Amino acid sequence: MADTLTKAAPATQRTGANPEPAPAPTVIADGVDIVYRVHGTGTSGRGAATAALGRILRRRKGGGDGTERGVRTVHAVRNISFTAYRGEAIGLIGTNGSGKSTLLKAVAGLLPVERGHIYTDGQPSLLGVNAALMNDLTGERNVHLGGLAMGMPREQVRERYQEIVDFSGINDKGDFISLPMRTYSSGMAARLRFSIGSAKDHDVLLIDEALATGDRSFQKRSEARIRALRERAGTVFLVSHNNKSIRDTCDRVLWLERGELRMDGPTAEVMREYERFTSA
Ligand SMILES: Nc1ncnc2c1ncn2[C@@H]1O[C@H](COP(=O)(O)OP(=O)(O)OP(=O)(O)O)[C@@H](O)[C@H]1O
Repeated sequence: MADTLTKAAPATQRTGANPEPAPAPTVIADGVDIVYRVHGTGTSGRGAATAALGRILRRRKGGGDGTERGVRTVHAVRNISFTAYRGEAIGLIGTNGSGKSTLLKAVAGLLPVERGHIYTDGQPSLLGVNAALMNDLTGERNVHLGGLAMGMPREQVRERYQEIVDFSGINDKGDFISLPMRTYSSGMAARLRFSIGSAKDHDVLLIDEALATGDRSFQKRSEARIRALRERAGTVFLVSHNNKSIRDTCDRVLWLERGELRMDGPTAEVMREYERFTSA
């Protein structure tokens, strides 16, 4: 496994001629490749336990030529480089399986890179529809635990509790916040996750499809919040298949296709090309 390098990037750059501080880079991806290894393939229909035992025995026998039978690789991201700056909202687009979520997870430090490096200034936080909250705990407990897990002081979580609940709209149709999260619809759960995740100012906020869930009015609220988060501090990355959300929220777009960066530029330009590509 290769390592994901997380280093502080220079906070500002200045040129002699221009007294204005240059925009501060927050994320630098430098020639990044990401490869998944899928174990247990080619097991000829054997059960999972038998296949796992076989893998252990093969490993004990030694690596041989270094490749393991029954392991397949998926090269999900190929040689991607970009620099993101403070104050930018960057959309990540591409057809299914093009590597958007994979790249986002690597920026968050949750996946190792095979080649290249990712440098981040500040702590990236991944706010995905699958962000881990505890299904057996009430919404209320999850607000507190989620806030603490993001590093908010206990007092701040208490102060912002009501606002988090109100923003999520969970209690709009009754007292649902005191019920376990497993009783929520997928849309309700996603709204609460977004509401918790966005209650804190993030250096680098990574949002994976959170806006695809929730109804139109919640989507509008979320978009406004993303704009506010972006103004207050860091950089926002948004993965979405909703072209309108991308247009309304982002000023720059990275378009990935088959793991490669096909285009990186102003939203209008990239979206025009992408829509031409997807409608062809
Ligand atoms: N855990 C995994 N193990 C193996 N391969 C994976 C895994 N997760 C994703 N992949 C593969 O990596 C490639 C990129 O997937 P990824 O989820 O990053 O794409 P995406 O652009 O986010 O797709 P979508 O728009 O459908 O959500 C795909 O070929 C996918 O099959």
